[in-house]
Amino acid sequence: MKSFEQLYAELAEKAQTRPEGSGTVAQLDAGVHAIGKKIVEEAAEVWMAAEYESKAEAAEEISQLIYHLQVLMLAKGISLDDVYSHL
Ligand SMILES: N=c1c2ncn([C@@H]3O[C@H](COP(=O)(O)OP(=O)(O)OP(=O)(O)O)[C@@H](O)[C@H]3O)c2ncn1[C@@H]1O[C@H](COP(=O)(O)O)[C@@H](O)[C@H]1O
Repeated sequence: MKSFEQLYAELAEKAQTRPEGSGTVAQLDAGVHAIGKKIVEEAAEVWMAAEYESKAEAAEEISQLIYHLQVLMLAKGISLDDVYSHL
């Protein structure tokens, strides 16, 4: 289990070190357009899970949406504080 901040730190390190086989590196290389499409897809899955699936399934979809949002943040050079300043 990891927090939002821990996941961001892990993904930031992957972006910098670019380890072989990293899905995050592949997503970053695919670019903002591809990452954005993934966010829309995951957001729809969150919505459907919340309406028709279990709480656990909805939570899993939410975790995937958070992951893809963080990948987009890294792709755009957006820090945690950049986002937190708006909360
Ligand atoms: N938390 C996640 C995470 N959540 C979602 N995903 C990705 O999002 C996809 C989920 O999308 P779907 O449910 O649509 O499943 P899918 O249709 O099979 O996905 P694709 O065909 O699009 O790959 C998964 O296949 C993963 O590629 C994640 N990929 C990685 N992480 C974490 O990120 C960290 C770094 O991962 P790597 O960069 O792969 O080392 C690790 O701690 C991972 O646990």
